Amino acid sequence: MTGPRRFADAGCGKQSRQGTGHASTPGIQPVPARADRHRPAGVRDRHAPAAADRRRCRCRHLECGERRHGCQGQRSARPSRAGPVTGVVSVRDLTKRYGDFAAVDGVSFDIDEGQLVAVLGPNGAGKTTTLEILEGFAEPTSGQVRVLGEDPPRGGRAWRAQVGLVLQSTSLETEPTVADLLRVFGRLYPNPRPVAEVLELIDLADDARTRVGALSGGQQRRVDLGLAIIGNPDVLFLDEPTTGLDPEARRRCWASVERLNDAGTTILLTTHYLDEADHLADRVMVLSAGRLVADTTPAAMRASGGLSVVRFPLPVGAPDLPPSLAAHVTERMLSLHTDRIEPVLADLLAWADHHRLELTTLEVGPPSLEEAYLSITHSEPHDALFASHV
Ligand SMILES: Nc1ncnc2c1ncn2[C@@H]1O[C@H](COP(=O)(O)OP(=O)(O)OP(=O)(O)O)[C@@H](O)[C@H]1O
Repeated sequence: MTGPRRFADAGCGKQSRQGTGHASTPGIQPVPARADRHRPAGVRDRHAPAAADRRRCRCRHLECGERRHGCQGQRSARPSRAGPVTGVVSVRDLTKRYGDFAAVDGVSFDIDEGQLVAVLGPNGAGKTTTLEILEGFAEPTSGQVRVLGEDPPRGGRAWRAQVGLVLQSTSLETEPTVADLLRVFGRLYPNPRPVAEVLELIDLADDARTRVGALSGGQQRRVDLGLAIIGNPDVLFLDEPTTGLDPEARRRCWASVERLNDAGTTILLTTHYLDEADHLADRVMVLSAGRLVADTTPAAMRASGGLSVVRFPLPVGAPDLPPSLAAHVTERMLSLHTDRIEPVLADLLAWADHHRLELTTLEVGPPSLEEAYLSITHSEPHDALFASHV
């Protein structure tokens, strides 16, 4: 890994875009119902009763003892917050300029407790800049930002302990074992999670005694996550947490993120992986050229514009399609988006009937999240994609 070395200062002040930061805890409110998700086969159903029950446990291990909700009983007292918190994150008309250039341009949104929000957007869209402002590492040019009710640059040590960060790039200490590194960082927080619990959450219990430097890149990324959550934060900001990881490592990282969200942690992550947003998030926000151009659920984003997608791999030796369809064939794959599915299917069925072919491999459905994303980022803001979340 490249970038500055991670240093053990939980209450540390500002750091660079490639520095580090982690955090700790308080009480949690009811978690909003999850939006529907599209989940690949074999992936854990997060709507399963056990997880839902666990999320309903409001005490987060104080003294309720409702073990059926997954509560382990008394564990840690939380520092009290100053005043009521209306949203974990509240952003109003945020603008960040570098000279004449607006890296973030009039962005507004709120994030409620327990949500898992993915921020998408092309390179240079303003994702990291927005995150840096939320983390208190950069000042807005104008607009208002509150995280857990605080103005981030002015958030004190207690506030910083409630906000966990995984930055885009960090460099870990390589000599200590995983457990020792977590233990050292845990001492910096008022209410740390037990190291064993963190090791379970990041799926590294079997490597507790392994030197950090001997871990794979994917495992080290999970150590990053472990350091971000050892302080038991309420809110977690993850900047491209799985970039560069192989599919298996990404899945393990996702599972850790899901476990944390199931335990009540509010999570905002940036990613370039559409499947990551689709798999993990209740809600997706799309930034493009500094502007928020969509704020919705993955399902609503896929369904945006009412488009349908038709995909049909042409069998070897298949006769020519009618011209209306042939124009949409690339490398023997008929693939087209349409808001009028009936005439397309009529043409295709007539063609298949005429040539006595079967359409067993025909797929018709909504566009993938990636297709919807590309259509959004190549066009003007979609008003229809703003009101539909939560
Ligand atoms: N310190 C800075 N000075 C000048 N311009 C900056 C600075 N930091 C960021 N920018 C510019 O602001 C824009 C947004 O950058 P940002 O890093 O937020 O984008 P991003 O969406 O996170 O991109 P990526 O996906 O590549 O990480 C970019 O054009 C970038 O060059």
